Amino acid sequence: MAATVVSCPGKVLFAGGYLVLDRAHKGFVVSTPSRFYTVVQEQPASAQVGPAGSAGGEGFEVRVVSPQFDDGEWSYRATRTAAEWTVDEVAIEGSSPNTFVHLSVRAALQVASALRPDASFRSLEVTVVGSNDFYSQDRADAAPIPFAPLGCTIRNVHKTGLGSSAAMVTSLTSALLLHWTGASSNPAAASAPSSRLPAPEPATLDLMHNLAQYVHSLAQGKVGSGFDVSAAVYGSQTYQRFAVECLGDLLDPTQAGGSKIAGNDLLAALSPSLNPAWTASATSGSVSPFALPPHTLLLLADVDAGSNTPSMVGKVLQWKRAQPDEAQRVWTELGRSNEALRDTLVELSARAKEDSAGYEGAWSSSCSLFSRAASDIVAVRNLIRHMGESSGVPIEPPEQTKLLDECSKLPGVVGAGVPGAGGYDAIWVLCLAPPSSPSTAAPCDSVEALLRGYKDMSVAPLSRTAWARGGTVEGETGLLRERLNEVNGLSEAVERGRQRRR
Ligand SMILES: Nc1ncnc2c1ncn2[C@@H]1O[C@H](COP(=O)(O)OP(=O)(O)OP(=O)(O)O)[C@@H](O)[C@H]1O
Ligand SMILES: C[C@@](O)(CCOP(=O)(O)O)CC(=O)O
Repeated sequence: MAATVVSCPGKVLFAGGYLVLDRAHKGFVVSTPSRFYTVVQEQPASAQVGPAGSAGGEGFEVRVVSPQFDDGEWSYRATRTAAEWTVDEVAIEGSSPNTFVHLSVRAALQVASALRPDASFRSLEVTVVGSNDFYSQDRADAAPIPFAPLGCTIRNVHKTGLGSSAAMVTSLTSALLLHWTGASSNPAAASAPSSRLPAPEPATLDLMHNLAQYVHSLAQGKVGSGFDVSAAVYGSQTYQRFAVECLGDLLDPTQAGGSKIAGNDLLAALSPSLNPAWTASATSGSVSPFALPPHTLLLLADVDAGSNTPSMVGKVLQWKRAQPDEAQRVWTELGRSNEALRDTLVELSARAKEDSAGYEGAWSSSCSLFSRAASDIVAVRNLIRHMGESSGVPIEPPEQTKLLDECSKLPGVVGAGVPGAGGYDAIWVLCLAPPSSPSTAAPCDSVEALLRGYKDMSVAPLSRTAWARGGTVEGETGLLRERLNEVNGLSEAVERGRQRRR
């Protein structure tokens, strides 16, 4: 049987950090060209596990390998007794439990089996890999191989903030669901000429979204806004938080991490067609487009210091409870500023569509809409700093302000900011990206040079492959079904994982 391969993009919360936790506000999310891949293959016939024996049920193995990490290997034994699956971890020397992977396998199996009770399940080998940009690479290595081994354990890796756990959970649960429910063997899809397979039906995509939100919330032990999972499924978007009530009591501690939930009940809660709460909350319906305008680039850079997002969120919410009137005023104003920035970007995209020659002619000079975008960004930043000072949280701390101001001064830079929760994690810089002209340096070149030479903080631009490019499909796309051999370096990564298996 052919491999089932699903990829999901990483994310940048361009604007709307904190506010997006409240359904009254929106988050403006850009998906990155850097993607996370899951490859599901059946183990060879000789390795298939027979009936589970004593319990009289049936069983099979799911082996998951993450070949970028020294400890990236897990084995699960799935056993069905009286129509219900249990998925137990089988210890592997040198590996530590991975809740994100374990819960993904269990929930995807429960949902797939509830959808296809007659399906027969065979032992699988699964490979999960993220584009190099999800993790800080050895900066001396100019061009690492795709999905390069990081030479460390998962716990010790330095992540870059692109949302590795959300992209991994979404691609893993979705690939398993597709594999087990048979959608991957659609003969029409297999003969499609494109380098990618047709995307899943919208209803399947919505189920994948709900499943991944559930698993990610359970694995994190908290409910973030879920914008990262939504970006992994639907790509760049204006995000409104999914209503957590849709999950009913699935996250309730009495459910023992989901292990007490029957497969049919899980499907009934997660299926948009069976659970009317999702329609009321409008999962994909609440995902309206958000796009960077053509000929712009969102340059991303990793700041080495790092911040603790959950504790920053806790403190901001504490301030909101302690000073509700002041906080409400700031959030309303910041919400309006975020929307004004989004509206300006939408207008720029519309201008480019209506009159592309005019847009290209005007944008490089002093197009007033770009000046408006620049002042919108400044307005957002002023309010973010105000929120940070009022709540005692360094959302845009002075060191970052200095760096962002220096970037913003460079010619061809529209503006710069801190993504997501802010702090000392990362920055984005929105640059004009002229159609290539060999005689003039692109604005992103001078930003890169500034960042590389910056002495006050350790800051490193992510590789250009991670930057989102306005006006391109790759800058907006969500979950995709891939062909194994069409993704550069993917079969080699699968092979590296296979060779490591004991
Ligand atoms: N390549 C991978 N293979 C297996 N598990 C992974 C991989 N990447 C991430 N994970 C899982 O995700 C967890 C990290 O989740 P966490 O929520 O701390 O990061 P994150 O917020 O997604 O990070 P970032 O946004 O910086 O990428 C890891 O502990 C691991 O369980
Ligand atoms: C602060 C918050 O709004 C954004 C966090 O974003 P990031 O993980 O810093 O990219 C929290 C959330 O939305 O889950």
